[in-house]
Amino acid sequence: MTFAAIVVAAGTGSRAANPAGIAKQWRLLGGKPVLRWSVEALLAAGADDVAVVVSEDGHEAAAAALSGLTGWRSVTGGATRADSVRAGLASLTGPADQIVLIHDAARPLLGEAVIRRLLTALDTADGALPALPVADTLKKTSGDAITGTVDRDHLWRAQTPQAFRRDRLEAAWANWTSAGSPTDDCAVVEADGGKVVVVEGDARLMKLTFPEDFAMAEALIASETRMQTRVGSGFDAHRWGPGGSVWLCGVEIPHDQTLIGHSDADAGLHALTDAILGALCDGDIGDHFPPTDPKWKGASSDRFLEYAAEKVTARGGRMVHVDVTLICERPKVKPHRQAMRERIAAILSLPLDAVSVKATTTEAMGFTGRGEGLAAQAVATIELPAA
Ligand SMILES: Nc1ccn([C@@H]2O[C@H](COP(=O)(O)OP(=O)(O)OP(=O)(O)O)[C@@H](O)[C@H]2O)c(=O)n1
Ligand SMILES: C[C@](O)(CO)[C@H](O)COP(=O)(O)O
Repeated sequence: MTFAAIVVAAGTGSRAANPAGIAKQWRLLGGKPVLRWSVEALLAAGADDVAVVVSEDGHEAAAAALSGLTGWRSVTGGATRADSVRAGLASLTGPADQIVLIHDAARPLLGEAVIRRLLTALDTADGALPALPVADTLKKTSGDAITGTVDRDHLWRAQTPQAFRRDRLEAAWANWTSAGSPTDDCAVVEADGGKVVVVEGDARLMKLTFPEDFAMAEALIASETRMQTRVGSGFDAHRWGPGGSVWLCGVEIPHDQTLIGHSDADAGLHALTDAILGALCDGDIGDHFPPTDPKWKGASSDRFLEYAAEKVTARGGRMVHVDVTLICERPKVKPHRQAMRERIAAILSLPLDAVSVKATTTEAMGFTGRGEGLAAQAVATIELPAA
């Protein structure tokens, strides 16, 4: 059965405020923008028209979040959730009695079973919503004093999507006289005397409202995603030349020579970047940052490492552990080891005890022993969703 869908994503996400100031619908969850989760689910379940309602300046962000998907379009929303829903509703062009599912972008973990239950419920009802029973005892208060206990029988926690035939919902909106804005869509049909029913909801359909909700949703996804552990290795070497300091593992160390290279020649971070790319089976540092490209001349190697780590996140994975070995006679690495570990931990958002930096000499043998150059090797362990 086909249906249209309205996904409201025009909010500012003020309660979920995050340090980067990105509204919650654009943030990554399990490596994918929050909005994309439910749009993909609706399209996979048979939606033939998905109106994604965004703020005036949100159209580009929607296009980026939904790149590669077809069957959706963006619509400008309004000041309240209800205004945004109405903008989406007004944009629908299917038959008057088409089925429409209205969904919060902020509820990314939408499963097909809920959609099927809603579509079935519409055979005998004017509206349907997924809901979960209330599990906690409910108290009324005045200040911090309890003034009563609410009977929780027959109380439900309403989720989305909420399903209607379009003409029935439009008729209900035409009769809506209340001054306030309804907090959900079924309320409008209820107020119009329509028969609205609950179907079994889904705990995974939690709404991302507060900052801590993201960690819960990530944990839910992780618990359901079979992960595979991958290990990648990397190696790099640079020649010594005239200079007064050297960059190693993201730390500038005073030295009587420097390493020669197109970028800052930080062999430690280059080996580590290659180790991560190796774990991803995604080529090597030269493929992503060609030494022939003037853009990378003198570049800080922090940028290369950040890029590799972002690739892990973008594939729904996570960094687990890294181990770098620097091979040189001089400079002495030990006095700088802690600063190096801290710098790498900061770049990769890893705890310090998941970052190792070691050093060795080659006992005066070979090119490192003769002081011609410095070499570095690294191992990176990551987790990626299993195919
Ligand atoms: N003017 C608005 C307000 C909200 N929404 C959408 O309605 C859904 C549920 O609202 P809520 O969780 O309250 O989102 P925000 O309004 O963004 O959050 P907050 O209230 O914390 O600012 C979200 O997907 C949100 O983007 C919308 O489309 N238009
Ligand atoms: C529509 C809704 O998600 C149903 O629970 C909820 O009412 C939205 O409320 P909000 O205050 O806009 O987050």
